[in-house]
Amino acid sequence: MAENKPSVFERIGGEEGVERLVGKFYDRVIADPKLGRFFQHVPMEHLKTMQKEFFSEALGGPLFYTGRSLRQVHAGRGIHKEHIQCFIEHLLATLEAERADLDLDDQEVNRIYSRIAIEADRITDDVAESG
Ligand code: HEM
Repeated sequence: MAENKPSVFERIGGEEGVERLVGKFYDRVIADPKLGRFFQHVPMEHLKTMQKEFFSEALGGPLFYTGRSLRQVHAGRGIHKEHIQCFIEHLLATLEAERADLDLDDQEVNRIYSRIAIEADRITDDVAESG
């Protein structure tokens, strides 16, 4: 019998586990003086639900992202590369802090990180002309 390792989504604790991870991530983002202001008038429950779907998809499902186009959502907010970099550093810090508890290996951390980081060009106003 082949060993059946539970999926990353399952090991993280399913939907609730992803929710916890996203919550911890946004606690860091909002506490950062460079980023907090972007989220001041945002309905955070909705954002966290959307991010839960987005992260779940990054983990290979079974939840999938049903939100708006990332380019549309972020356009015109004055988000620049420095903000993206900072946001992604918080993502890495969250994954590093939680990885032991969540039993994530290097490859799994990289997979989540890459899936989020690959969207960077769609989010910054700096490269709006590049498609
Ligand atoms: C590569 C990194 C990022 C990814 C993958 C990402 C992803 C998302 C997703 C999935 C949503 C929810 C969309 C929806 O409601 O349909 C969202 C909303 C939002 N994001 Fe990002 N984001 C990123 C970086 C950033 C950065 C750097 C900022 C600001 C500094 C930012 C600010 C916001 C704000 C303010 C909203 C809420 C929009 C609203 O509901 O009014 N995001 N993002």
